[in-house]
Amino acid sequence: MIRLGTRRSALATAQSTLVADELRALGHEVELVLITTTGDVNRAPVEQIGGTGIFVSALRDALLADEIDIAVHSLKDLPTAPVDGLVIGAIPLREDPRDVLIARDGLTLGELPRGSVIGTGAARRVAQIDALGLGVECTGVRGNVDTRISLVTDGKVDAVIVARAGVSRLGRLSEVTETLDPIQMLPAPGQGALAIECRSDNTEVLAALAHLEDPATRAAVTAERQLLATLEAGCTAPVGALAEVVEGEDGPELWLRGALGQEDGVRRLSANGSVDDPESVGKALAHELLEQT
Ligand SMILES: NCc1[nH]cc(CCC(=O)O)c1CC(=O)O
Repeated sequence: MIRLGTRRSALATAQSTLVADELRALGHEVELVLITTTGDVNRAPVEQIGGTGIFVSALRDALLADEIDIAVHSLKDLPTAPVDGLVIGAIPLREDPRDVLIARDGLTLGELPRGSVIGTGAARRVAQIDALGLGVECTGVRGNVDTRISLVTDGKVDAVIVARAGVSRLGRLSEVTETLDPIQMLPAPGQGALAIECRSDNTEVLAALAHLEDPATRAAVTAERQLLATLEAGCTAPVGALAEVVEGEDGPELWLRGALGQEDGVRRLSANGSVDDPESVGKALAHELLEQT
């Protein structure tokens, strides 16, 4: 029996059920264990209650206390610092990593009238929207994906920007009015990917998780997260990153794009390197982004 710890939100349970079903298809018995995290209980802005990690520490505590065997996280919510005794046992093939706009009346970003209000408090999204000079305004919002979409249907804001993967896992893709091009809106490092965490000495679970691993996704998100770590930033920082494995002349190559919000605007750069050394690609791009200051 594999005990899978999950948060209660609709997105967390959808993601956990996806993973549970894949493990069951491999012949394992899986039980879902519901865990409440600080991020779920406290409705204050994420930045005020400690930022990085508020959604994951309770799951990690349950893993270390041997109350659960695996925890399914949205990789973008997982702090980059490793935890003693825990390891990311699998990173499955990721969903579409892009952000989407959900706007009233089917509007796209370019069609939003000047003065429109977009509900998003994420520094990364605000910096990239501001850089487009559209004359729209961003306002902070909290709550899960369903709550955010309701703000548009209730007329509280003209639009919201959310991760496409979350909308997809909740079965609400029909409400998307525009999928944002990463040329304008680079997603958060790790967006759209899941991380399945377990105890590092749990060889049985690690063997089971190995079947869910997608090496290209692991390489891409490792580069993205290394960029974030080298910039010494967390999930609330104005940092966008997106890596892809592409077929080059001499075999597969890793391409990483990065965006860093600064007072004078958003810096964007890209770098490439070996699929076998994603950390170096992430580090190099971080240093280049910082040198531009
Ligand atoms: N920050 C909350 C969060 N964590 C993961 C997702 C979506 C799913 C994913 O990116 O894997 C979301 C919602 C959002 O940012 O719109």
